[in-house]
Amino acid sequence: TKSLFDTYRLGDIILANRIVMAPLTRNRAGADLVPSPLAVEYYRQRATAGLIITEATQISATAQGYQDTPGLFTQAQIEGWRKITDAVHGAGGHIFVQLWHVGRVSLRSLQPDGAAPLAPSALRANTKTYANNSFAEVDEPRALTLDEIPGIVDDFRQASANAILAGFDGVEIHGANGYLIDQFLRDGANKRTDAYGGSIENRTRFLKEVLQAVIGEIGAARTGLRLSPVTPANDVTDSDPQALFSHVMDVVESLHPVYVHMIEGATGGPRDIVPDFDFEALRARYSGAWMVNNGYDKAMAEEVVAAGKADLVAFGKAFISSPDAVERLRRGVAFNELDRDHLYGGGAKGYTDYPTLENAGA
Ligand SMILES: C=C(C(=O)O)c1ccccc1
Repeated sequence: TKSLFDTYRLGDIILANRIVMAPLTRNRAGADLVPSPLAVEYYRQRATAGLIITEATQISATAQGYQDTPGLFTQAQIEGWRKITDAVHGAGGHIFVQLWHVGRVSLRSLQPDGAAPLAPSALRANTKTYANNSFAEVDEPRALTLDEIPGIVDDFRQASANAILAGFDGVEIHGANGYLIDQFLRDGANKRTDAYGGSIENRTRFLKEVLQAVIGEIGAARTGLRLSPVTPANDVTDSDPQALFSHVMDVVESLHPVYVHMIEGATGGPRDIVPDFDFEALRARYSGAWMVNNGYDKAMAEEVVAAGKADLVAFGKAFISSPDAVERLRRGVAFNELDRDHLYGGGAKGYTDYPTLENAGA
C-alpha cells in the first residue's frame, strides 16, 4: 500500500516523499521585501520535505498586507530567493513559491502612497493584520475597477516567470484564506455587478484568468493551487460553498494545474467547522495530485495516503518546530515544542534554532 515515505512524481519532478512543508508566514523579510539571509538556512534545514511551499510571497507592492513578508516582483527579490532555491536544491529538496495578493487584508500604511487596499468590493473585513510591530484592524478597501483587473492577473503571470528565474520548481497560487482570489470567489466579499460578480461562474472568473495566465507562462506541471472552501479566515463567507467549489474544481480540472492543496475545515482550526461539507466530492472532479492540510498527525496522514484519499499531506506547525519533521514522522517520535512567542517577526530565535534529533544525539 501507499506510504508517506514513497517517492512521488509531481509533474516533471520526483519528490523524495509525500510529505509537504506547508506555506508559513514568518514576517522576517529584510529591506525592500527581499527574503532574509536567515531564510536560506531556515529552508535548507527543512529540505528533506518531499516538497517545500514557501511562505506567502507578494506579486506586487499592492499585494502586501503584513509587515516584512517577502516579494517576488523586483530583481533584488529574485536574487534573494535564488540563494534559497540553490540551498534547497543543494540539499536534495524541491521548492515551490506561494504567490499571493492579500486584497482587502491590508492597511493604508502598507500600500503605495497610503492608498486604500484593493478588493473586489469596498467591504472592510472584520480581521486584523500585523504591521508596525502590532496587530491592527484592516482598513476599508476600494473596489477594483474593471480595467484594473487584467493588470493584477498579469502581476501573477510576471511573478510566476520571476519564480522560474529564481530557481523555483513551481508556484502555488494562493486562492485560500480570504485573500484576493478567495474574496472574488465568495459572495460574502464580492458584491460586484459586472462580469466578475454575481453568479458562481462570474465569481470564479478571476481565479480562472490567473490560472490561465500562470499556466500559460510556466506550464501546468509547475503550477499548484491552494483553496480553503469552508474556512472563515479573514472574514470570508459564502452562501453555498459546495456549489461554488464544485464549479471551481470543474474549472481547475479544465486547466489542470499539477496539484490542488486543500485546507480541510477552518485554517489551523476545527476540521469539522462545516460538518456536512464534502471534500471527497471535490476531489472526484479533478484528476491531478490532491494535497491535504489541516491538523494531520502521522496516523491520519498514513491513513488517507494508504486509502488513496490523498496523494500528499502538508504539515505546518511540525515544520516550524522540527527541521527534520520527515525523520520524526518516519520514526514516530514527537516534534519539538512550538515556540509560540517567536512565530512572527524577529530573527533566528524560534526560526533557525530548533534542534534536529541528530543535534540532540537521538
Ligand atoms: C499567509 C497566511 C495565510 O494563508 O493564512 C498567513 C498570514 C499571516 C499569518 C498567518 C498566516
